[in-house]
Amino acid sequence: MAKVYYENELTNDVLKNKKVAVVGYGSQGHAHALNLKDSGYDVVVGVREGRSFEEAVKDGFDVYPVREAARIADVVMVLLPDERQPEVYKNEILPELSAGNALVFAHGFNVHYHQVVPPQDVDVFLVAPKGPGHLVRRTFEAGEGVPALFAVYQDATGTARETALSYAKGIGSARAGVLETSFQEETETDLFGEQAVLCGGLSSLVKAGFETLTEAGYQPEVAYFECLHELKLIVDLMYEGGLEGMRYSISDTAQWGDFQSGPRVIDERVKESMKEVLKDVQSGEFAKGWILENQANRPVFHVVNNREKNHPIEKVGRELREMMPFVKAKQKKEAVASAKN
Ligand SMILES: NC(=O)C1=CN([C@@H]2O[C@H](COP(=O)(O)OP(=O)(O)OC[C@H]3O[C@@H](n4cnc5c(N)ncnc54)[C@H](OP(=O)(O)O)[C@@H]3O)[C@@H](O)[C@H]2O)C=CC1
Ligand SMILES: CC[C@](O)(C(C)=O)C(=O)O
Ligand SMILES: [Mg+2]
Ligand SMILES: [Mg+2]
Repeated sequence: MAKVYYENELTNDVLKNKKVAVVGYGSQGHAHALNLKDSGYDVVVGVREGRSFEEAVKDGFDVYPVREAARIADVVMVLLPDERQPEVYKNEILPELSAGNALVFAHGFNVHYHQVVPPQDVDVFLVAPKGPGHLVRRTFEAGEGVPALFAVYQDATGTARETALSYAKGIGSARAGVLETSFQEETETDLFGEQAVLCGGLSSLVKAGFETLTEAGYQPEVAYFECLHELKLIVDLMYEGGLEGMRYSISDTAQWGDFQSGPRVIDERVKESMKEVLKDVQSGEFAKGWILENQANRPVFHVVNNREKNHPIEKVGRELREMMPFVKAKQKKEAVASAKN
């Protein structure tokens, strides 16, 4: 059984004696910066001029260009989009790193695939929340937390582990559980999870269900509520009580259908496809493709993104959510920190 760290045993708040620069103020950046500040840590934000810069100023931070933030901080947390990190690191962070500083990531992609090669005299670790940044903030404010993984890649000072754990505590993750891993394990499991299950697998499952119903002549509104809206309510039950907790609340008819038809839909072929996805992640093939896609200014990404935004499930969903102020309110509040595409 893996060792899981919780708040009550993490009494060594070494990070409180250091200055942390959170670089990037997007989904993860705003959550880390605000949570660390609320936990009593000394935080500045480093970001380019624009929307994020203004947002961080509005939230009360001292905000600097990335290079300046890296210069004045002891600990630099890199929360830029993965594909932008190598260039910003090379031009604005690396020149300002001093011996004994810490270079930190929330995902191991660039270090693991050798797009960022840190100098030997700095600590390098990751603290990777297992959840979207907006939820890292939302749960923190509610007195809860999102679990996180931490991993030490390089321990130049001999204190990298304590600093990582103190960081994880500061963002609220030790309320939920913090687990040690390696850069390789974090990178490969995170990429696999988001592609096969959490984002790719789920959105394809939802669309396939919606399309099956609407193509059979059922109303799109009914299909939306059945295949997308209710998913959150079902997943909330899994989050609270596992599969058993979900099955406790559903009808026995649904549970029988779950046992009978679940494995017909997600069958051995799906698992074979998942193994292929994992193989591409492990071999670096996926990373290579994503790096090349960015070097070419994302031709495929933009076409697919546009097509996805116009899928009928999105059209009907936008209309139905307009009528649910409790759903819209949350979206609006968090949209300010969402600088994505
Ligand atoms: N999204 C998530 O929930 C999770 C993300 N991660 C990891 O966290 C890291 C950050 O991802 P995420 O939060 O999604 O990133 P976002 O895309 O949400 O945020 C990007 C931030 O970086 C800024 N930025 C972009 N380019 C530059 C630049 N050239 N110079 C300075 N600032 C720049 C943006 O500012 P501007 O407004 O000016 O564009 C914005 O503030 C990644 O490593 C990711 O894998 C890990 C776990 C979950
Ligand atoms: C599931 C997607 C994620 O890995 C995350 C929110 O944890 C990401 O990269 O955004
Ligand atoms: Mg993830
Ligand atoms: Mg990820």
